[in-house]
Amino acid sequence: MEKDVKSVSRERFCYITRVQSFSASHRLHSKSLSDEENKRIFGKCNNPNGHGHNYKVEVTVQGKIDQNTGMVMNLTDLKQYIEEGIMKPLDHKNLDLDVPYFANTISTTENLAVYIWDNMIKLLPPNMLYEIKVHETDNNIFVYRGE
Ligand SMILES: Nc1nc2c(c(=O)[nH]1)N=C([C@H](O)[C@H](O)COP(=O)(O)OP(=O)(O)OP(=O)(O)O)CN2
Ligand SMILES: [Zn+2]
Repeated sequence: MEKDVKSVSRERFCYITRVQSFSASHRLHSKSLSDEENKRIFGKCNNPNGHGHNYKVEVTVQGKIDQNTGMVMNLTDLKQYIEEGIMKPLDHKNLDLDVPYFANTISTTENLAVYIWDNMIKLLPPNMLYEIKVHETDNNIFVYRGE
């Protein structure tokens, strides 16, 4: 008798994404460059008083769908990880003055995506973090996958 395909269920691999917005200010400035070089390279973003963004972060995790829960990960848990790894350290902060990581790292969105990845990888179960995507503006989107 032919095997009932339905009864032989294989484990499915799935990607789930949680989106979280936060507001922060920053200034693009390198301590290893002169004021003139900073102004030339970063333009208006080098304004000494800084500027703000309403960042939007997409955290994507990966994994097999658990046969008992039907979930890759409970989004309630992912929400808590995001609260700990993103909202607490970054929301309503000045990245350069309030976040030690950016004391000597230029607060570009590339570096922000790396910072968020490094925070989330410590909180999530092993091998589940797939991608961090950061929207700095409607037009500027940055993706980091741990490379
Ligand atoms: N490679 C990068 N370039 C720039 C970054 C960055 O993080 N990585 N960041 C900035 C500034 O932070 C700036 O605030 C954003 O630049 P810009 O595109 O000029 O933003 P606007 O305010 O003009 O808004 P748009 O919607 O993008 O026009 C600059 N470069
Ligand atoms: Zn900016």
